[in-house]
Amino acid sequence: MSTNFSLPDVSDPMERHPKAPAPGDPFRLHHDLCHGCGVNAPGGLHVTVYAGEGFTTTAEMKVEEWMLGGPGVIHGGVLTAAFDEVLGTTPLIIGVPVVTGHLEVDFLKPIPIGSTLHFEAEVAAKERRKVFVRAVARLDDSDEPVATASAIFIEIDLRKHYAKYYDSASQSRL
Ligand SMILES: CCCCCCCCCCCCCCCC(=O)SCCNC(=O)CCNC(=O)[C@H](O)C(C)(C)COP(=O)(O)OP(=O)(O)OC[C@H]1O[C@@H](n2cnc3c(N)ncnc32)[C@H](O)[C@@H]1OP(=O)(O)O
Repeated sequence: MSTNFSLPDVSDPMERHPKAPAPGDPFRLHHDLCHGCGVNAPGGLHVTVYAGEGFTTTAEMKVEEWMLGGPGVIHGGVLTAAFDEVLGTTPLIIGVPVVTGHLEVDFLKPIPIGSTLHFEAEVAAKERRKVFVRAVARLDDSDEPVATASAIFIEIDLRKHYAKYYDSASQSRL
C-alpha cells in the first residue's frame, strides 16, 4: 500500500476519553520494554507523553550522545522513532489503541546533541479506523520548529493484533 497523509474533508466525531489523563498528567507506560516509553528498554528513548488540552499531547526528549547521526547532531531515525512514540500515544486521548500505518517526517533544522526536544502533538481527525495525528518538535531555546511529522494510525483490537506475537499483550495497560 502506498499512502500520503491527507486529512479527510470531514472527521468522524471525536471525544476525549473519560479515562484519558488530565491535562499535564502522563500517559501510563504501555509496556516496560517498549523502545519508545519503556523504562527497562535497553537503548530505549524513555519518552514520557503527557496529556494536553483537547486532543493534544506534549513530550520532551533529551538528545543524548548515543542518538548521534551526523557529527554533533541527532540521527534522523532516532528522531523518527521519537515522533512515532509521541504521535502513536496521542490517539489514547480519544481512547483508541493504534498501530502506525504511515508516518512522514520533515527534518527542518539540525538538532544538536545535548539539546532538549519539546514535542506537541494533536489528533487532527478520525475516519473509521484511521486516526490522523500531527506533531511539531522545537528546541528549548527557540519557538521555531526543527521538525514536523504527520501520521495515519490504524485502530486495532489489542488482543487480536498482538495475540500471535505476545501472549500477554492483553496485560498491557492503556
Ligand atoms: C504489546 C502491547 C502494546 C499495547 C499498545 C497500546 C497502544 C499504546 C500506543 C503507544 C505508542 C506506540 C507508538 C509506536 C506505534 C508503532 O510503532 S506500531 C508498530 C509499527 N506498525 C505496525 O507494525 C503495523 C503493521 N501493519 C498492520 O498490522 C496492518 O497493516 C494494519 C495497520 C493493522 C492494517 O491492517 P488491517 O487491520 O487489515 O486494516 P485494513 O482493513 O486493510 O484497513 C483499515 C483502514 O486503514 C487504512 N490503512 C491500512 N493500512 C494503512 C497504511 N499503511 N497507511 C494508511 N492507511 C492504511 C485502510 O486504507 C483502511 O482505510 P479505509 O478503507 O477505512 O479508508
